[in-house]
Amino acid sequence: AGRGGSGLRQILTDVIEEVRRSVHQDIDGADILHSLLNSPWLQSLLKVYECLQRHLRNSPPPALDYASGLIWDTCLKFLTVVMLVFQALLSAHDTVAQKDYEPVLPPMPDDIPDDEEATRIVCLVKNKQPLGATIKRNEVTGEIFIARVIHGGLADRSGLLHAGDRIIEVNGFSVDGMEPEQVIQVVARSQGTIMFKVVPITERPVHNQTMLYVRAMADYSPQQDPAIPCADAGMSFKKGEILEIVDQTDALWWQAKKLPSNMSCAGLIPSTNLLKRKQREFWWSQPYQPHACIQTYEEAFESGSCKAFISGFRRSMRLCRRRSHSVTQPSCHNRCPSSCCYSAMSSPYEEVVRHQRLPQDAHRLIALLGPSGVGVNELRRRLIETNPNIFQGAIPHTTRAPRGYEESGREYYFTSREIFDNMVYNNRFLEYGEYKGNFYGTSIESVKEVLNSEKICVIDIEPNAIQAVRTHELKAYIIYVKPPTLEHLRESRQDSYIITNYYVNRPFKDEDFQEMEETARKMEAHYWQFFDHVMVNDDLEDSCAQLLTAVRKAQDDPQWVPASWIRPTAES
Ligand SMILES: Nc1ncnc2c1ncn2[C@@H]1O[C@H](COP(=O)(O)OP(=O)(O)OP(=O)(O)O)[C@@H](O)[C@H]1O
Repeated sequence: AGRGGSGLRQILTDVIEEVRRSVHQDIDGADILHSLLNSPWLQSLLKVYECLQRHLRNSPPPALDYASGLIWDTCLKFLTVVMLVFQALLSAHDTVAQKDYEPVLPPMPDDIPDDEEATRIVCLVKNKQPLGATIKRNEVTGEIFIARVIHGGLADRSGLLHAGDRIIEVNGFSVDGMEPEQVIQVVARSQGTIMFKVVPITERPVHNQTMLYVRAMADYSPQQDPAIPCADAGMSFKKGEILEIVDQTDALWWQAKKLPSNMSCAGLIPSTNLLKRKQREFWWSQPYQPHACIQTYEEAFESGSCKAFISGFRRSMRLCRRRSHSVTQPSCHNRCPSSCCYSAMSSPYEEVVRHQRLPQDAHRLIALLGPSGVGVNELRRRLIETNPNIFQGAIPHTTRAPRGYEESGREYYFTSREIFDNMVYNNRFLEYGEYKGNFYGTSIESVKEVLNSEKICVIDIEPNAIQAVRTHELKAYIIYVKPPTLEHLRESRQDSYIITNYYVNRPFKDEDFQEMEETARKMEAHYWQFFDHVMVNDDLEDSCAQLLTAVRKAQDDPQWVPASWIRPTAES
């Protein structure tokens, strides 16, 4: 030890070396001794010893001169705290053990019947909001129940009232013998807080709601529906609006929110089956009317010439389309009240999904639609002319003989009548028609040809081709071109000419504008739900810019599309 820590460690190292050699010579017990001397704890002890040796030499001053007293003080304080906590714990135990509760409750009455139901008092702060629940009466027992709780409404947010709870009292008044309307009046009259005494439903059904988005294909107004359980809880909607169905528990009345929405509370809407039933009833209740859609296209047209060379703009083709036939839509019926035949026959809701086109996917077909003369072709031509490498029309088929300068596959695909008929028979045309004894048509293949060449196909269609272009393979984005007001039409079309059946175009007349407005009104009434975008063609330059933006958005932005396009089914 006199040689200091480092001397000692040197000795230990020498000894270990010596013992290691003994291990190699297989001397009995040497390996045990070697591992003992080599052990980490012995090394650590030596290090401690070295430190102590150094401090002995440097003799550092103590940190405190009263360390033992300090620890005593600290211990006392710590013990006091522990004792207090422990005392409180024991006191709580004694209170429970001696059943020494406060306040003392009155004794339980002896005469409680065994089948007494558990009731719940629910107190809601109303603050002028509706309750967010509908009420019904059991026709046999006369008892009043919560029929449904509206998603996001007051009752739903409280989490205290549920469909199936039996109401006994409202604000201290028994509801015994009351009609649901009377109960609703009591609820409606309460301004600040409202108190319910209810017998809660014993087993609440578990519903795994799946999120469902639909496009409304019909208009609905709860205020005009006498069958709705509570008109104030209903939600109106218009054709084309996107609805999020949040609850389909009830077979007749669903709960939904309109999108885009910041509505916290859902509203009642008729289920698919119920709305279909209503539409059918309405349809049959209407007096006979000749078919409005057909009337629109049977009207006479006048003359004009066509300067365009780009495919799909030829005058004969355009004129024949005014008498076009649809091949994919079921033929129209003889009765067509103002709610178009489509909505009377088909589902009132179309399931939709939010879809983003991927860069490698084919472009969506752009289909322009509008009343004759509104400027659909002018806009289409101008769009294609902005960049023919990106935008292209579809080449129509015709049975007419080619003229000297015409080439098949440029102005038209020239085909025989037999082939044309065959294509009609096989539903290969989006639309077709006859003009001066010749047939003209736009085939699905000619549209696909453009789409497959990675271009954006831009066509104009008549309303009866809507169903044919709304398919999984074409994914049409339908742009409705709406005329501006009569006054704006007169102003903007001062120097424009209308295309007519005659070879001379003529300036627009006031009757043309009125006819355009009338046709627009009918188109909107029947087909609004199919329009992905609506634009008013007032100033031509503005409209061209609007169209370009809409077409870009159609290709690049997420859109609501029919779910069947993304999850193709047999019918798509
Ligand atoms: N915004 C506008 N302002 C002024 N003139 C316009 C405007 N839009 C279109 N026009 C003109 O109106 C006339 C009719 O337009 P266009 O031929 O495009 O009608 P359309 O909707 O295709 O109808 P149709 O299919 O019956 O021919 C054309 O002379 C066109 O130049």
